[in-house]
Amino acid sequence: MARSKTWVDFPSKPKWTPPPGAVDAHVHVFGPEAEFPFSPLAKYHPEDATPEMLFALRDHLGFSRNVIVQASCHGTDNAATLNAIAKSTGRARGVAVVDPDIGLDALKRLHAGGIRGIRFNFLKRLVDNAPKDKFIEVAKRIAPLGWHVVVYFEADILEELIPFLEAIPTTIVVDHLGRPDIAQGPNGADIAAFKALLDSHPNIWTKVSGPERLSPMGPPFDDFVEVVRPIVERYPDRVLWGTDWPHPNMEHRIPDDGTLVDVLLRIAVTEDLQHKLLVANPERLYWAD
Ligand SMILES: O=C(O)c1cc(C(=O)O)oc(=O)c1
Repeated sequence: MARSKTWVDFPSKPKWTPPPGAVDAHVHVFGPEAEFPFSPLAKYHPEDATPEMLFALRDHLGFSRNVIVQASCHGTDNAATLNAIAKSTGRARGVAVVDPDIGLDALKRLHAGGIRGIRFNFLKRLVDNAPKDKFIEVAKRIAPLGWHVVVYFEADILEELIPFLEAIPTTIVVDHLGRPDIAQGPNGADIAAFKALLDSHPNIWTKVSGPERLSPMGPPFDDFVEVVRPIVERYPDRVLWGTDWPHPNMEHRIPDDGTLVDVLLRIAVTEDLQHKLLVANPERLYWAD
């Protein structure tokens, strides 16, 4: 498989400066492959996106901290993610992908390495299977650690996932808004179903990320802003935000990360909302201890 490069080398400087302590709460690292090989089951083969590159981007964009989410191309071996957290001098925490049979000792080692949650991925183009029963078992095992669950799914399976989500005893964070069809607009069926989920489940949060993936219009993402600003205002204490650098699989519409930061100002329009989204909310999940 040819190696793919899915990020721009010199993103623009955002026009806006995030508040002190701001967390880019959804990023990944890839490799470096020579040290941390990709999973044999990986569905894509990226170029190296190293911790040093991530930290340079963090500083360039004006963020203080990162949450590094284990990318599917590294399978359940979290060594590359842990390496990046270790190199961050306390400025990164992480979300792991684990073999659901993982034991308590291994979970405690991940905790010591800065992991505070586990991710369940339901995208068929990224993973071969997603065993719900096993996921529920391991979700119950991480609950006493104070961790949460991150779930990545697309809008077409939201309805069928509800019993599964209800069996998870922790906070749940839905990646990229559960990938609604943004073209339906702010009152479309997909986003209405998603709001109904959040309204009836106070433990469910979402990342208001991914304009580059979800917006048919493209930059400056007016369609995304119209749908997502009401979400930030309705659930101000249950939203996180991230660039999603290095943008796995975005080979055609690779975003400028500076432009993504400027979208923030338009979805979180007061200082209070910005502080919750970028500082207070991620602190509660990732820097509580
Ligand atoms: O939509 C994607 O392709 C994607 C992939 C991954 C991953 O491979 O982990 O993570 C994301 O947040 C998004």
